Formats: sequence, C-alpha cells, structure tokens
Amino acid sequence: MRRAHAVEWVRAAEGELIARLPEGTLMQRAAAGLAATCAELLREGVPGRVYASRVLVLAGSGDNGGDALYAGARLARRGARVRAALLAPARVHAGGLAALLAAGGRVTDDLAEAERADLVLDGIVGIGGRGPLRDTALPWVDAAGRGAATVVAVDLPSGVDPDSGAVPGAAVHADVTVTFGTHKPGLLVDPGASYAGVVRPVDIGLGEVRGAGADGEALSTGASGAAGRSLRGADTTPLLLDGHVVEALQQEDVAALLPAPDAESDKYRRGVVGIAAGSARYPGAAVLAVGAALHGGVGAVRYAGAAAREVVRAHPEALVGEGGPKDAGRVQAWVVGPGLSQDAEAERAVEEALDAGVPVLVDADGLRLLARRGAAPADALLTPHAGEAVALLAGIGVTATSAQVEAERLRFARELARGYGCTVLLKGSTTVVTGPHGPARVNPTGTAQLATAGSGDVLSGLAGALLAAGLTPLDAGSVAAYLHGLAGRLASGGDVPVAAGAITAALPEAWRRSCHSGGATG
Ligand SMILES: NC(=O)C1=CN([C@@H]2O[C@H](COP(=O)(O)OP(=O)(O)OC[C@H]3O[C@@H](n4cnc5c(N)ncnc54)[C@H](O)[C@@H]3O)[C@@H](O)[C@H]2O)[C@@H](O)CC1
Ligand SMILES: Nc1ncnc2c1ncn2[C@@H]1O[C@H](COP(=O)(O)OP(=O)(O)O)[C@@H](O)[C@H]1O
Ligand SMILES: [K+]
Repeated sequence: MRRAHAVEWVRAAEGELIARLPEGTLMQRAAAGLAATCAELLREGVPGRVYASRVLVLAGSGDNGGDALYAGARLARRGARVRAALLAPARVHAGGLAALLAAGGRVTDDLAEAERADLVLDGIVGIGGRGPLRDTALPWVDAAGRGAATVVAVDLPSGVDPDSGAVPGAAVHADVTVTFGTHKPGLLVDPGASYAGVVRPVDIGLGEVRGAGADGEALSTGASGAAGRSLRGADTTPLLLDGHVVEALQQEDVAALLPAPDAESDKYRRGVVGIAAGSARYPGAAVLAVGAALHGGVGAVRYAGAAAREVVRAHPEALVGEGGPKDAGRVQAWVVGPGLSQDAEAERAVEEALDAGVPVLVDADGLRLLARRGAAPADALLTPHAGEAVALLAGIGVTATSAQVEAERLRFARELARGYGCTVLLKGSTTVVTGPHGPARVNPTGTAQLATAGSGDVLSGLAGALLAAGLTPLDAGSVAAYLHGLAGRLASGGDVPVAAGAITAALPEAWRRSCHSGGATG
C-alpha cells in the first residue's frame, strides 16, 4: 500500500525526530537524497554527466529552499555549474546559501539561466506553502517551463496544496518530485498529482519516530512489525507509518483482495449480484453493467428491470426478470441506478434496493433520487461523478459547483461520506473512495480515455459484483476502480480511444495481471 500523510502529521513526526538528532541532520538527509537523484537524472539524460552540467536552484524563503540550496552545493562540489535565484533574498535559508557559495555556486537574477539549464530544482515552497504561488516566482516558473531542463520538485511541486492536491494558481510542472519521509496527499490526488511527474520518496528516518502525533494518533513503524526504520520497496512505499490520511492500492494489495473460488464454492456461495439498471429509453446501461458484473467474481448476476430482453440477448448467462428488486430473488448486493431514468418506477426500484437489507451500490439516476433522502444505509457505496456529487451535496445542504468538487476531490468525497453516512467513490481524473472515517483511497491506475459514455456503468457492475462477493464497500470500490483503470489502459494502449464495451472486454486481462505478481500499477 502506498501511503500519504498530512502536513500536520509530518510536522509532528519531524519535530520529534529533530529533537533527538544533531541540528540540521534531517535537512542534510533530505539534501543528500535530493542531490543523489539529481546526479542520477543528469547522468541518465542530457548532458549525460554531472560535471559541467548547468543547474538552477529556485530558492524560496523557507526550509524547502534550504533543501534545494544544500543539494545545489553538493552538485557544485561534483563540478556542476550551479546558479541560485533567490525569490525572497532577505529571508533565504542562510546556511544553505552559504554552503552553495562556498562550493562555488553563484546567485543569479538572469531569467535566461532557467531556459538554458539542464536541471532546475524547485525549492520555492514545500509543505509550508499556502494559496497561489506568489508573483515573484512566476517568471522563473514560466522560463523553466519554456526551457529543456529536467524539472525536479523538492518535496512537492510548488503551487500544489500539500494536503488536498488543489492547485489554486500557477504551479511548477515537475518531471520528477523528490519527496521526503512519506508521500503528501497532494502528490496522489489530481489536479496536484498531474504536476508531480515521477515521485521518488527519500527516507529521512521518519520511521524511527514513535509516540503521539499532532492528531493524537500513534506514530509507529506500522503493522509490519519491522524494527526501527521500515523502508520497503523504496520506489513505492516509503514508510509504513500509521496516521496516514490517504492510501493507494498496489498490485499486491489488489491480489490479496480479489475473490477466488475454492473447492467448496458453488455459484450461490460465490455471491449473486442484482442489477436494477436501464430503462426502455436507456437499455444500454443495463447491458453494460451486467456485462461487467459477469466478470466481477460472483457466481451469478440477476437483472431486474425494463431492459430484461436486451440484457438476456447480449448476456445469456444473466438471470433476468422485468419486475423490480423486490421480485428478483435473493442477492448479496444490489447495483441500482445506471440508465434508470427518474420516473416513479425508477424511484420504486431505488427504494426496494435500499430496503433489501444487503449492501447497495447507488449510481447515476439512483444518486439523484437518493439526494432527496439525504441519507443512505451504512453499507451503501455511492459512485458519483462530479456533477452527481453536486446534487448529492445539495441533498445535505452543501452548495458547491462541479469545478470546486474537482479541485478538492478528497474534501468533497469525505464530506459526502460523512453526510450520507456511507462509503463514497468519487469518479474523475483521480478516483477517490472513502468512508466517513479512516484513510481515503485514491486510485493509481486509469487513463483519461475512460471518460467515455457507459464507462461508469461498467464500473458500477464490476464494483457491485465485488460487493456481492463479500468485499467491504471501501475494498469493492477501490479494487473495482483499480481493475477498471487498468482495463482502460490495456484497451486503449495509452492513446487509442475506447468504447465502454472494450473496457469490459479487457477486464479478464486486468484481473489476471492484478492477481499475479509482476506488477500492474504505473
Ligand atoms: N521540518 C523538517 O524537519 C524538514 C523540512 N524539510 C523541508 O522543509 C520544507 C518545509 O519548510 P518550511 O516549513 O520552512 O516551509 P516552506 O519552505 O515549504 O515554505 C514556507 C515559506 O514559503 C512562503 N510561502 C508560503 N506560501 C507561499 C506561496 N504560495 N508562494 C510563495 N511563497 C510561499 C512562506 O512565507 C514561508 O517563508 C519541507 O517541504 C521540506 O522541503 C526537509 O528539510 C526535511 C526536514
Ligand atoms: N480525466 C479522467 N481521467 C481518468 N478517468 C476518468 C477521467 N474522467 C472520467 N474518468 C473515469 O471514467 C468513468 C466515467 O464514468 P461516468 O462519468 O459515470 O460515465 P458514464 O455515466 O457515461 O458511464 C469513471 O470511472 C471515471 O472515473
Ligand atoms: K517545491
């Protein structure tokens, strides 16, 4: 599992560690890791070596600038030609600047340095950043963007809010982000995540910390039981610390959660999912949701609704009926809503599914109807896109636009989960799945090619099947998003447009890659 910690937690952990270590130790650890990554990038790219390479440090007024200046000093000692732009000269990190000058680096105010640099180190602002980037930084950020330099963000790209991933103004587009101690939520959630490039965690020893964090949660080395430092798989899981607010499933986590039949299994024991979707007007949603559910690890799929004929024609494996959920026979979970329309019959289907006493996934039209209730059963899974999230928020008295929801996905997903008292999967460029409490999951797979009509119906059929197979709403939602995203990537090969049916067709291969070692997450 990849984990990210909020700023308040990071500061508490760092504070504890700083108190025990000689002054400046943490910053030197950070700068050493940063310089090593920069040296590697210079050797791998243009110019192919550190010696005589051109490095520009953008140094803000805090410790983030200090990290960048000390790393610049290390590169200068290895023969790089290092220049530093001081964005707030009166408040620059004095020790970092002195080290850079002593190593042969120089201060510059020539913007052309940004355009001709081989590597730019973004030390403008780190976890202390708030609000849009200040004006003094903007010409440097623009110039670095125009040039051919590899841009390395220190801790996180400046301009990205560390806790939410919101980008309230201009921000640095990094090729690589070197982040210290643990991921920050803003590196895993869009829009921030799309500014971070490849994220490389550097261990600064936060795993040595034990005790109480700022929020009262224990700071420990986590469930692995590993003593002391717990760096595992340096490129994916920086530290196994408790108190994280965001996590992202990795392939091995998905493998452990996927349902698998055993010798005792029969089709009923594997779970049966009910799908109440589609209408005379929108039969396609039913066909797509049922098709995906058939690949979701259950023993059978029941369909209840007006598109029964179309469903059975497309999927002879499905058990179909034209009545509502109440008349459909036993299932272990319901999916209600895709293509249902919003008439009286649809309303009845939603009521019956909600009253069935099994976990319910509510999507699309079902969400608009649910918004009128303003509450959901605790084992429900709601799967809105931003527009449906706006309607659900209105149902609990919160006014927001879909642009606001997209800008602060974590916050609004959590607000919905708390307001409705259940699990929410917020779709979009970074899918977020969260309950009212505990860490939120962000999906690491996916591609913008998934934004195609019917794609959401595939996701809800798949997630409903996983619910019926016995996964919790949080696991069902996050595993479904992972498989759906991976299937979308496989179907599109990265840049070929896909139709929703092609996502379903790729689900078996996505499942295969997820349940075997060999890696699937990009
Ligand atoms: N606390 C620690 O022990 C460690 C901190 N480290 C580094 O220190 C950073 C945090 O340092 P600080 O707490 O000094 O904070 P930052 O350096 O992230 O930012 C604070 C400074 O930036 C200015 N600022 C805030 N928002 C801004 C904006 N939107 N545009 C421009 N300037 C803005 C503030 O006026 C303040 O002077 C981390 O991100 C990391 O890089 C590392 O050295 C590791 C150890
Ligand atoms: N920019 C994007 N990047 C990645 N995935 C996206 C993006 N936009 C949408 N998606 C995904 O595509 C799917 C679209 O679902 P939805 O909006 O319900 O479409 P529909 O109702 O047409 O089926 C969701 O899984 C969503 O997370
Ligand atoms: K930065």
